[in-house]
Amino acid sequence: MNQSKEQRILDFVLQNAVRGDPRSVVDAIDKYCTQKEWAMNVGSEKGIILDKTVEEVNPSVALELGTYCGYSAVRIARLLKPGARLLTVEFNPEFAAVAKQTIEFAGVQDKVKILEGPSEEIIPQLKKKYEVDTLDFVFLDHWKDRYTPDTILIQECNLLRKGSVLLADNVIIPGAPEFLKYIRNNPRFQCTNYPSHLEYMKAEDAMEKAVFLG
Ligand SMILES: O=C(NCc1cccc(CNc2ccc3[nH]ncc3c2)c1)c1cc(-c2ccc(F)cc2)cc(O)c1O
Ligand SMILES: [Mg+2]
Repeated sequence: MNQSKEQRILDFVLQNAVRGDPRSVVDAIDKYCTQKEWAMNVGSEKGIILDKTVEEVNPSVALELGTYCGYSAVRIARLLKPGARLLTVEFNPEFAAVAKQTIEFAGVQDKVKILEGPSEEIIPQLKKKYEVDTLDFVFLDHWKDRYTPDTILIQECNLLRKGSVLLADNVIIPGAPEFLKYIRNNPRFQCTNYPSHLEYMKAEDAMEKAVFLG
């Protein structure tokens, strides 16, 4: 049975990165996706925006929607303080299996929990099943038409507190126009746009940060 692209990325990491070194895992994925095959990791340019936002928030509890190969989970987890944790949701079992191995190779598995399933099922379970009080940081990088319903669901589940930060990838390409309209017109959020580029390409993309005002 021939390998998936995600399996090939993982193999490249296992052969080219250093076990226990998150930076080397991130660099190996970026190298593979630049030189060999494009893949939808947030990438190095938007990754810096992600890093800066995570460092600014310094979250105790972070949620990621859309794990994929685990690239952004490793980027986020490597910056978390001792005792802080990242919950990352992945619907595709093959992606989740690759992400698990990527996260373990990077050595950040103690900070990361992969929750397999659709966000609409998992978000309502966060408080009771995953012992979450509120989310300090949310990275949205899953199906773009889920950004708005999941942001509404997160509010309905009372998972945000004054100052909680949402960061959304791909608001230009593939685009999340409905989300931008929703979040920029919602008086309970303070929004900032961060122009950038599509991972590994020249095409323009952007990330949107939204701070919950309570
Ligand atoms: O579409 C994207 N990513 C989302 C995605 C896509 C496919 C599968 C999954 C399966 N994972 C999944 C699904 C549903 C879920 N619900 N809860 C969790 C959860 C997890 C997720 C994407 C596309 C492009 C892109 C493509 C082509 C192009 F030309 C330009 C740009 C660039 C990106 O950076 C992107 O992030
Ligand atoms: Mg993305």
